[in-house]
This record gives sequence, C-alpha cells and structure tokens, in this order.
Amino acid sequence: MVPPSKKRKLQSVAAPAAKRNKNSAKGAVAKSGSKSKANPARKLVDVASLGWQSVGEEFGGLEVIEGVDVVRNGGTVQFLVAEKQQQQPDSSDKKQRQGASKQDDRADETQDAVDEPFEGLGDGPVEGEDVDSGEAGDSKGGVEGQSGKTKAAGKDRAGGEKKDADKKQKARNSNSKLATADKELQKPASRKQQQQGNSFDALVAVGDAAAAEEEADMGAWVELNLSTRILSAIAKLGFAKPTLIQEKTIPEILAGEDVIGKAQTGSGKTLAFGIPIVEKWLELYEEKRNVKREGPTAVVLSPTRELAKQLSDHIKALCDGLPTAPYVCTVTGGLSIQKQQRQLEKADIVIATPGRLWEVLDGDMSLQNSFTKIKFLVVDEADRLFKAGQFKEAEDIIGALDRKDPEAGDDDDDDELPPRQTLVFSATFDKNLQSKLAGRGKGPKAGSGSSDEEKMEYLMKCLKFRSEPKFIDVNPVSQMATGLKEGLIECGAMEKDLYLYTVLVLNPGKRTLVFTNSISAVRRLTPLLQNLGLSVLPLHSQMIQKARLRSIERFAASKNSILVATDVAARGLDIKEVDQVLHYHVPRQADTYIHRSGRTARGDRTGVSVILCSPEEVLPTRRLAGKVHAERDGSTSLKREHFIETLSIDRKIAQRLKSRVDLAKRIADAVLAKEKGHSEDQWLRNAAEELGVDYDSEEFDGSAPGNWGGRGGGRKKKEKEARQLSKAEMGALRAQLREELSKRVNLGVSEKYITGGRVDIGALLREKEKGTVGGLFLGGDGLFGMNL
Ligand SMILES: Nc1ncnc2c1ncn2[C@@H]1O[C@H](COP(=O)(O)OP(=O)(O)OP(=O)(O)O)[C@@H](O)[C@H]1O
Repeated sequence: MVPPSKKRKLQSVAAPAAKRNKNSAKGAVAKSGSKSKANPARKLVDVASLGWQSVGEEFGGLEVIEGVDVVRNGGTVQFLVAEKQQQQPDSSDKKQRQGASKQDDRADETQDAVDEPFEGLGDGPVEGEDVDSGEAGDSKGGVEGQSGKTKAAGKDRAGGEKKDADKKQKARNSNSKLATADKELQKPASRKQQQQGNSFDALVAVGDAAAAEEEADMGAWVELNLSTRILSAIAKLGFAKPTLIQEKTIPEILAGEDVIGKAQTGSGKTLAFGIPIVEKWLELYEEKRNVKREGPTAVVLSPTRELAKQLSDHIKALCDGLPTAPYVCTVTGGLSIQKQQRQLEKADIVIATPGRLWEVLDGDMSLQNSFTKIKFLVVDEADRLFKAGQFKEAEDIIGALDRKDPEAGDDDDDDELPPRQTLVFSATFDKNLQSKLAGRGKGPKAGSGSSDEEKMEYLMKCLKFRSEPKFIDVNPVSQMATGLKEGLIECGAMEKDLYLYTVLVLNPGKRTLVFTNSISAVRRLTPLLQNLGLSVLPLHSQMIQKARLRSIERFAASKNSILVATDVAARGLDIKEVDQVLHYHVPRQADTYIHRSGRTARGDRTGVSVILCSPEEVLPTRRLAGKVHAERDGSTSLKREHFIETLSIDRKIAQRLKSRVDLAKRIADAVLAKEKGHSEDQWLRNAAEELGVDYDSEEFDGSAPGNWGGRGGGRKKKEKEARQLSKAEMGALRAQLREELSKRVNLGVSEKYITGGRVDIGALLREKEKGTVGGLFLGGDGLFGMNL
C-alpha cells in the first residue's frame, strides 16, 4: 500500500514517540530523514484513516505504518502524509461513500413506500417479513477482488487460536499503557459522521460521546484481548468498560468457542457478539490485506425488523470508529430481491430476519455457497425467533449454511462440524436448556404438534455447535433488570381505558411504552389518547415499515411521548430513557413480561413496569410474576406480592376523569367505525360489481331492525351506530370534549394543578415543598411513589 521508498516505520502505539519529542519546538516526532525533502505536498489526516499493518502474530499483534509523520501541534498530536500516498480512504472519502450509498437507500425507501406489500394478519413476529430499508453499511476498501490465501486464512483456527490469544493477551497486557497512549494519539482525529440512518437515540447519544472518549480509561477492555483498532473504535463509542455479559463472552468467542449468552435486558448483548465479529473481520481482511474475501463473515438472525435495524445501527456505530469497516447489510425486506442479492454479494456482516433472508437465498446457489463459509452464525433473541412463525425459515437457512459446496470436492467427512462459531443470545432461556443440549442428537421432532420448548430444543440441536457450547448466564438469580420496579393496578375489566389515562395523567412528562395484546387495541387506544391531548404513537406489525420506524424515531425523540404497541416492540428495542412500561393487557407469557418490562431500566437506569389487571387477572398475573422471580433467591419463602407491588389509585380521581375518557372513546370509535365501514362498503361494492348484482348496503349488511342476533351482534350494532354519527354530531362531541379538557380536575390535591388533561407538576412540586399541598399525590416522589 505504501511505496517501498517510504521505509520509515512507526508503531501504531506511537504515543511514546510523541512524548520523546514533546520539547521539540515544531514538534516533528518521526522525521522522514533525508527523504523528507523529496516528499510531495503533505497533508494532515485523520488517524482513523491511516493504514496500520500487522507485522505478525509473533510480535504480539504489533502494527506498523509507513510514510507518516507524527507532529505535535501545541497540545495536539497530528499526522502528516504525502498527499498522493494516502491510499487508505480518508474520513471525508468515507463519508462521501456513505452519503452515496445512503442516497441509494433513500431512493429505495421512496420506492419501498410504493411497493410496500400487504403484510398479512397477526402480530406474530415476522414470518415472511418483507419490508425494510435494507440499508447497507459502509463498504470496506481494498478487499474485494483481491487474490490470495483465502482458504488458509479462512480455515478454522480454533485450535491454534487459544495459544495465539494467550500470547496476544500477554503482549497486550504488557502494552496496556501503550494502548492507552494509542487512544491518546487518536484524540485529534476528527470524528466520523455518526451513524447514518440511525433511528435510535441511544446510538445517537453514543455518537455524542466524544468527550467521554477523551477521558476513557480502556484498561478493562484491554483485558479482553482486543486489538488496538477495535479498542479505539470502542473508545469512540464512549464505553469505558465492558458490561458483565461482554466481559464474560468476548474472550470465549475470541478463543473460538460456541457461546449461549444469557443476560438481562439492556445489558449490552449486541456488542457482546458484535465486537468479536468485527475483530474477526479485521483479523481476516484488514491485517492480511491480500486475502481474498470469501463471502460474509457473519450472519445474525433477528426476530423482528426493528431489532434487525437496531442491531445493524449498533454494529455500524462500532465500525464508524475504524479506518476501514466491514460492509453491514440489513436484510428484512423493502428492497427488490435482486437488489438484496447484489448487496449480499458484497456483505461482510448480514443482519436479517429469517423470512426475508430465506426468500433471497432460496434458489440462489452461488449466494448460498458463499454463506457456507461464514465464521459466525448469531441467533439473537433466540427463544422468540425459534418459537413463532420463523421456525421453518430459520431451519432452512441453517440447512443452507450446512450444505456442501459442490466445488469443494466430496472428500469431506459428512460428520464434519461446520467451520463457523455459533452464538446464541437472549435475556430469557428455558432454564433446562443447558442440560437438554447435553443430550444433543436425539431431540424431539419439530413436527407441527410440538411445543414451543420442543421446537426451541430441536432448533438448538440444528444449530450444530462445534462442541459443547459455553453457557454463560451472567445473572442466574434474576431475569429482570436491576433498576426495575414492578407494580400492579387493579381495575375493572371495562375500566382499563380510564385507568390507563389516569396513570398517564398522574405521571406526566414520562416516556411511556404501553403494551397491548392485539393490533386492534393499538388502533383503538392511539386515537383515544390522542383525543385526550396526549402525544401518542402507534406501533404494530400491520403498519408499513416506514411508519413503524417513524413511530420509533418520534418516540425516541420526545421525552413526553407515549408509544402504544403490540409485542412487536417487546424484544430488543433499545430506546433511550423509557421511564415506564404499562401493560394495558396482561402479557400472556412470562418471557413476554420480562422482555416488555426490559424496555425500561436499561443499563444503569431505573424504570417502572406496571400491569393493569382486572380482578380475575390478578391471581394469574401474580403467578406469572412468581414464575419470573422464582429463582431470585432460590427459595419460595418470599411472598409473591414482594415482587409486584400493588399500587393504589384513588378511584375518586379516576371517576373525575371518566367523562372526558368516555367522550374521547366515542369519538375514536366513531372515526374507526367510519373508516372500517368505508373499506367494508368498498369491498362489498366491488364484489357486487364483479357478480353483476346491484349493491344495497342495507341488504348486504343485514342491518334491518332486529337483525343483530348472533355472536358479535352487540359490537356490530355499536359500530353501526358509531358509523352513523353525522358530521354535526361528531362536531358536537368534539366541542364537548374540548370543554371537558379545559376544566380543572381535582386530583385529590388541588384543582388548580390540572388543566387540559395535564398536571402542572412543577407548580405541584413547588407547593409540595412548601408543605401547602395535602392529600394524595401519585408520581411526586418517583413514579407511582415507588421511590426510584
Ligand atoms: N460496555 C458498555 N457500556 C455502556 N453502555 C453500553 C455498553 N455496551 C452496550 N451499551 C449500551 O447499552 C444499551 C443496551 O445494549 P443492547 O441493546 O445491546 O442490550 P441487550 O442486552 O441486547 O438488551 P435486550 O435484551 O433488551 O435486547 C445500548 O444503548 C448500548 O449502546
């Protein structure tokens, strides 16, 4: 990469060199000697764009670079290279490339909106998932099309790896100061554009962590046997130390082990597998530059589109800190199959929902062959992925990964284990999984009658671990996040709308995620709460993908917002600072409860999860909570109530809000019924036209008086009544609601603190401090008075 005439060498850990020259007036650190005169024009470059080269494992991962002058300018270290010699793309080039690729993606997205297919019924995960931006990450330079020792480099190195790893570890430990110095050298590096298209606040915050980067002591990361490059990329993310799951799993993965990782929600599982994958890619293609690329390095399977996009964003954010980065490709739909095939041909890290990935792979043998050489298969949220509709596709994909390349010859042993490592992550696993896996090979059939657990067990066997996988459970005692408080509010089955609103009104200014068990509930609650003046967004699987992402973006952007969602949002979504999770419907399963609640109290934060329960739901809910917390202290002595606090809401307060909720509900129902009626009417008209008969709505919908018998008759009647509300009647209802909302409501504290549906919490707190507020005030000392 650098002309042989430039033979000066500078170690990547060049900080000591900088120190040596700290008294130098102009500050040239690594002089170019006599050849400097012959140098062409030199320019300042970003340290991240320098092309460090490994001098081999035997030197403990030492890296060198040629043709670079390091100069100290005041307190800053800078890098100078000859203009025409800077072969690595600089950051602006990289940005341009990203920009161009982003433009393509945007064009695709525009097209997506037009091509968006109907997504089918049900809110099951993503069988046949087919819509997403499918955006690709940054492309690496200088890898594609290079010839070389692909096979040798790509060979499974599990055996030798551990020794190498130990050697590297020693070398790195002894060089830890140098590694820190390396980071110091990177301070002046201009930050690359933060992740484009990243819709998650958390990652934006990560991008804003430049200050933290300056201060970070990377000692704890250095212990994990990571290269200087990845260390500097992590430093740029601002993560001072690994989380527990990262600390435990990264060394195992780097040592070539298969890993099943279990850790609470929000504990950093993405980077637990993301870091070793990127490290492997760097090792394969970055350190050995003339190695030919052999298809993707890793395939990551995700159960939902949103999670797939988030995983991509997270890994791309890590890659942003690298001079050259793997091409991260998201495959969840929205693009043409042909385009996805093209993207996959150059993809290094593929992050996909199984439905769409299989759609692209199915029948494309050349693509499938390239996938047989992957180094990592990651199954994120494995229990969910294997449970629901994507079982078949996941199985097909794994089958394709195990297929033999016909060109590879047939002398391969049929029982040979795959060259890839398998990494499986979730916050929830069947606690007997480990022992079940020990009996690998004669598992239950994956027939249609088998239970979720059996399917999971079967697929875990299909994964073909190379050896007994390392089962790493960083917190076997509790599956719930440490900073989470759990509560339960008992209310009548028909009063949930009212109590939901009451809770929201009593806890204003909180970013709130409301979970329901059905799409229709999301469709109903969203306008209902919007009518009440709240800032509400919907999320469910029948929304077009762009609208789904937009809802998440807006929710993440506004502290005051409320997202009403189905369980499509329960898994993996990492939205910063969700204060409270409200379960409008009781979750059907314990793991759903864990994952829903895990959208708050992520990382070091605190949060609240509250279930609205009808009287008959209380017992099963307590049972469910008991199940979730059963292993907390290994004893059953703790009362179930201990885990989920019963929260009392003054019923008088709820009653004072009832009239406005009823009005908002009537308006929302009328609008929905009109929309539904319109589409049903249209459908019947078309059908009548096709049949060549006259359309008479009365006759078709059987709406003649007395025709409301049978199941659903009452609902239909209500719908019809709502549909028939005239414009004037709707206007009157709206006016009534406006008036209601402008009234002050006594919350048991003082009427003057609530207007327009919102509590003036500032005024309340001020009064409370002065001791002039009496009575009940929920939400004053932490959420629901839970003293977080
Ligand atoms: N070492 C670290 N230090 C601080 N924050 C981190 C670290 N690693 C990851 N994070 C941040 O923690 C948050 C949660 O990470 P992530 O989404 O990977 O959690 P998770 O364990 O996969 O959660 P879930 O089970 O809900 O999917 C993210 O915002 C991420 O940027």
